Amino acid sequence: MAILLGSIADDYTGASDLANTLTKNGLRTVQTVGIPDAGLALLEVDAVVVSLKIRSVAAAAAVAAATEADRWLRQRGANHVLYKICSTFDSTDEGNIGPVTEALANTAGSNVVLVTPAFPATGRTVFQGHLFVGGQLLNESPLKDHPLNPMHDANLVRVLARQSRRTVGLVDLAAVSAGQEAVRARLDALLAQGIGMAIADAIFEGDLETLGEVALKTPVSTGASGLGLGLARALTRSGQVPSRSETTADAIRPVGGMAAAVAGSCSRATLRQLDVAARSMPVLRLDPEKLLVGSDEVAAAISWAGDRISLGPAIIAASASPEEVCRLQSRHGRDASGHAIETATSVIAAELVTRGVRRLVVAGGETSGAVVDRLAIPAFLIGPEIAPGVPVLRTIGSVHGDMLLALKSGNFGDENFFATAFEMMD
Ligand SMILES: Nc1ncnc2c1ncn2[C@@H]1O[C@H](COP(=O)(O)OP(=O)(O)OP(=O)(O)O)[C@@H](O)[C@H]1O
Ligand SMILES: O=C(O)[C@@H](O)C(=O)CO
Repeated sequence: MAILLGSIADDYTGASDLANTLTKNGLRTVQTVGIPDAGLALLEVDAVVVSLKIRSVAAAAAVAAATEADRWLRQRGANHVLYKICSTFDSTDEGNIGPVTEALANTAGSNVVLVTPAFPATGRTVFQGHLFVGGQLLNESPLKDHPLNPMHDANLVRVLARQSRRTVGLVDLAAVSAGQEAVRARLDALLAQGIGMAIADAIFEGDLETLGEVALKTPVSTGASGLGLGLARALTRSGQVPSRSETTADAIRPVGGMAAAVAGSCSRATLRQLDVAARSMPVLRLDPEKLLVGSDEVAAAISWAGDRISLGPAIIAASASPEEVCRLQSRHGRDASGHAIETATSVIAAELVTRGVRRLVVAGGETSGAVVDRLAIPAFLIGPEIAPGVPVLRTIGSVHGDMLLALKSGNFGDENFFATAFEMMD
């Protein structure tokens, strides 16, 4: 059966966020980790989200991986491919949102590509091309302190232009709220001015429904889960999606085993969630400095967990405050610190799985990528939502047997996230 909607996600938490949105809006969806091997038995689905770990790699590597995934999706029938980026537009002046979007657009022969990170369910809105996180402009939000890509400019037309060859324009809220024809007219006008990508304003889900209708008739778009919602609803309205009786609850039959979490996200939301979790379950704070200089800290963490996970869920976290992250990065460099900590958290997670953990929560996109890759999980089925943008995932084709995972985007979830996640995965 042909895929109705293809998507390439630039990180694994973002992929599960999008897969969750598509599922909730009527598309049977599978999340694959990279391009799956030909031998992997995938279910009959309407949408496939290919998870890549390309948000913070060199632009050329991101373009190559995304182009290959795009080819795979289109060969399986996808006429539209959504490049799923972060709702906080995580990127740098080198990329990778601009370079990947341009490469996908050039391959598909696309004119002006619609780009919007708006995701109202998590408070991300775009007005006059400026991104708001809740009530704050992006550059005044906690994203200004992100360990890998601190965001210092809320004007996305400017941000995207700095990392792109195509000229960037704006589809403003006046056009979006006037409906599909007004958006198309605006895109035609931009094309006539030689513009090749357009940031689209969107505040409410209705705006994203309009943008989804317009985007679906083009070969490629770039956005967060909000645009996914618009595309899914447009597809459902078009009558192409077969009706099915199964529900997301079918994806989370109990798997047994023990439960644990690892956290590498340093977002304000994750730091608060860890503080709250520490009141009701064991939480180990790793010493990042020790992680960078040797492996003793990893062994100590595994032994700490060994004594506790048979009694109930436990959490191991590298997460630290912006000041501590800054200190570590100034001593060891940004990339070296990030990679070493990702490696350490993934080794710890894999060891916990070897010891019988089958329900695993991971906080942070890069961290989730490192953990899922080390566990060599090929794909996920999407279960019920723990918090907006975070579903329970059930592994498909894993060598560890059936497992339930939750890959939490750094900024997502309320303060009780960990307790809620473990309860839903029980
Ligand atoms: N104490 C620390 N000091 C410096 N860097 C850290 C520390 N703890 C974790 N890191 C690194 O910070 C980065 C956090 O990125 P990650 O994508 O996992 O979380 P996030 O950005 O909050 O999540 P998302 O991308 O889903 O929003 C990782 O590279 C991780 O290894
Ligand atoms: O869009 C978001 O904010 C998330 O899905 C994400 O990509 C964080 O890594």
